[in-house]
Amino acid sequence: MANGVRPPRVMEHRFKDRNSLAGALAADVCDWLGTGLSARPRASLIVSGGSTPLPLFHALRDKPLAWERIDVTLADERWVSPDHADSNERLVRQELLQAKAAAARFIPLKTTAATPEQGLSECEARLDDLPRPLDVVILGMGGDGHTASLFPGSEALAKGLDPEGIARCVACTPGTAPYPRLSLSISTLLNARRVVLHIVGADKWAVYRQACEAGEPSSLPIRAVLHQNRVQVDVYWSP
Ligand SMILES: O=C(O)[C@H](O)[C@@H](O)[C@H](O)[C@H](O)COP(=O)(O)O
Repeated sequence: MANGVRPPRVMEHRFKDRNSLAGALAADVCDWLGTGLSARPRASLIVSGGSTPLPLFHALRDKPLAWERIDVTLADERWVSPDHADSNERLVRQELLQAKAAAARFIPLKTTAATPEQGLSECEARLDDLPRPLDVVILGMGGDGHTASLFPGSEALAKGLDPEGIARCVACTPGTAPYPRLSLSISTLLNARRVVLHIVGADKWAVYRQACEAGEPSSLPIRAVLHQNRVQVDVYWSP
């Protein structure tokens, strides 16, 4: 696949800078959640950790939505206490679930289990409460092509990338990570009405364009999101 051709279900949205992107994406997410709430009692929003989502969280948390009818959870979690500096739960509680969005119901992934493997069943039970398809899933991507915590070379990668897999979550321990992680599986993440890939910077654009080429998802796990026919993927990017 050359000359910038995209996989058939991918739409690209490019912005001049990260704040313009965040403003536009927050407005779109607000519309999508509002549409969901006009048709169903509750709506679901799945967000990712890392640094990229911060401007989006800040733009989203003041949106005039019926947040008390919105369930928020994570695409993945670092297996650390919720007050740890690297906790995604801590990030979401501090940066997104404030102002109007403070009324949302948050479903944490971290349990009291010592390891993500031991916490899998409780975590899956928590996610069972979320009606499917999910309404809005917002994914990030690392420079190695990982998304959520589906890292190249991680033990549970094949299970996590199985598009027909029954596992809703997988325990991942990427070789380089200082702590284990738990990730929603691709089959869970793609069972959604809207899937967004939110990336910023030239380096990530280059990795995304490489992943648009045919190849093994095991080497660039984001390929499992881009090369599928289940749901449209909206890529939001700025320099
Ligand atoms: O828990 C996490 O770290 C995220 O879910 C992860 O998948 C993230 O989206 C990428 O690593 C990009 O992170 P940055 O936005 O910090 O580049």
